[in-house]
Amino acid sequence: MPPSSLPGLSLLQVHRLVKRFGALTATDEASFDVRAGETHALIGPNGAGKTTLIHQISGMLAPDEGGLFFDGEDVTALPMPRRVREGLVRSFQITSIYRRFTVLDNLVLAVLARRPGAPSWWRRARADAAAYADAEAMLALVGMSAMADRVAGDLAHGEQRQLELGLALAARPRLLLLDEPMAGMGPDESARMVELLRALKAQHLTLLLVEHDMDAVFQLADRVSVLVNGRVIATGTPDEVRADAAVRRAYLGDEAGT
Ligand SMILES: Nc1ncnc2c1ncn2[C@@H]1O[C@H](COP(=O)(O)OP(=O)(O)OP(=O)(O)O)[C@@H](O)[C@H]1O
Repeated sequence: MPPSSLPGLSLLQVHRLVKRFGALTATDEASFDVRAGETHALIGPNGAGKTTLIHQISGMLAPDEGGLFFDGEDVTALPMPRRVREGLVRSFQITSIYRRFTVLDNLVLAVLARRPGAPSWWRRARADAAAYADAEAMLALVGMSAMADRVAGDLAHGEQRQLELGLALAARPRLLLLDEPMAGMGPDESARMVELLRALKAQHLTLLLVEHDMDAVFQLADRVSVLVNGRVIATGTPDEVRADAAVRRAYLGDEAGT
């Protein structure tokens, strides 16, 4: 059963998820919830189990124990494509981009992919004016309208991450999982991504974000969960988490400030 202390508030409830790799317990009864409309950050030291947890939420990995509830439905056993159809979408890293296609054509394909009976044939896709209109809207949302005709493989790293975000948005997520969206970015690219995520947040898209960049986390997150050794040791607002003695001891250390 999902935790009963959060009625009506949670879009996603992660309930005591356990994932073992041989003798190693990567997530150890990890529990937290993501509320509708919030930006929730999952932080923790290297090897804490963040990626393993995100994989279980997206459906890439099956938990050994525990449950996952999305909008009140038990989705623990649902395969990834079904979760995507329900609106539980993970933004994949650059590997999901067709590098030889233009930015716009990548988005058109993503828009078509979410439709039942979508044509897979490229020329049909080209002809689909509605798909193009949708794709152009996504492009504007991720600030890439001026790059529509660029070949995706020629984009800079940060621009590819922007495109990747657009591809995930084309699936019309109700909750978007982002695994290290700032990874490999310089300060300018990171700042741009923070602005983009802020714009999505302003549109009340629910975000669950794994990120090492603490500045970004504390700028963006409404609430933060801290994972240490596979367990969520604290969930709260950035201020609450910063002030939490166990968090300071286990993870943030000097970064928590005074
Ligand atoms: N497929 C796997 N097989 C065996 N062990 C794994 C596997 N995936 C992860 N692990 C181990 O599980 C633990 C948690 O790893 P995970 O990648 O989830 O942590 P993380 O918090 O995302 O780390 P980082 O911040 O470094 O990315 C680590 O000890 C890791 O070595």
